Amino acid sequence: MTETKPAREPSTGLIEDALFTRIKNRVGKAIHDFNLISEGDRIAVAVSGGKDSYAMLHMLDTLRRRAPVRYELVAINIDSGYRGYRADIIEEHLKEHGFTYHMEKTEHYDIISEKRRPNSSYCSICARLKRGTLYTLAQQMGCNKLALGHHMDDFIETLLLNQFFVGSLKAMAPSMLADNGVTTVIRPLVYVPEKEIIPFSRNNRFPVVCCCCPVCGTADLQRKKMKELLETLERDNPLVKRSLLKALSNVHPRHLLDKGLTRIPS
Ligand SMILES: Nc1ncnc2c1ncn2[C@@H]1O[C@H](COP(=O)(O)OP(=O)(O)OP(=O)(O)O)[C@@H](O)[C@H]1O
Repeated sequence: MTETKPAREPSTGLIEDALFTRIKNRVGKAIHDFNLISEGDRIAVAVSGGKDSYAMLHMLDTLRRRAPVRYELVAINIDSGYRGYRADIIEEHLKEHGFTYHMEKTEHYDIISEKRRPNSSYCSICARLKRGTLYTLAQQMGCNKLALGHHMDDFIETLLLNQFFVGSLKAMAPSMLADNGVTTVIRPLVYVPEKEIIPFSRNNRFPVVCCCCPVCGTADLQRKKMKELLETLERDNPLVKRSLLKALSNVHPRHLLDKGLTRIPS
């Protein structure tokens, strides 16, 4: 018997199966719950060449084609200058799917090599430089919003990391005004778990490329620990991640110790 391949939707080029529908609904719900997109928005979509940002770009494009609200997308990519980074593969994919895009070659690697103090985190300086460039590019491309591909697991892991290692109760915002005061950063994958993005990316053959930084795959041991902890907890309680995400929208300031939030009885 010959195996039938799932059909790709001609307009989006995606396989529109049950997983596609589930992710589309989650992104749609996030857009609705947090008012992420408005009529006339021009959104810079930060595409790294990883599975998350490809998934985000394609989902925002799918919804754009069906939404009553008109908005535009501009994919933007930053090449930090790490040897072996295949920006050409990303560009080829963006071109093939007809996206408007901008590829930015930077000297971040040289800057990091020169400026980084011994023992300071490689990832944090790299991320800070990238974030600054993304804000600048979004503005230059005439975009009022910048979409980042953080997913549900990123939100939860960040919440735990901040509690365990920083001593603060915070995660990430699904929508917030950036420090430059003009760009609104949005995170449309907030409700999408990583375990759905992995097969979605694989099924659609997104051409995932390695970031090629010197610490790729070995850095962020604390985040890795959070992932392992969550996996262990999930074995006893499969809903643990849902509960942690829910907790972020169900805050009781009077039951916390922050004097700025609580009125202390005199
Ligand atoms: N080189 C880059 N060019 C453009 N956007 C980037 C780049 N690196 C990161 N981003 C944006 O920042 C988000 C978070 O970056 P991070 O390095 O944590 O990626 P990630 O969780 O591995 O996601 P992805 O699978 O999209 O790479 C990405 O999803 C993407 O939107």
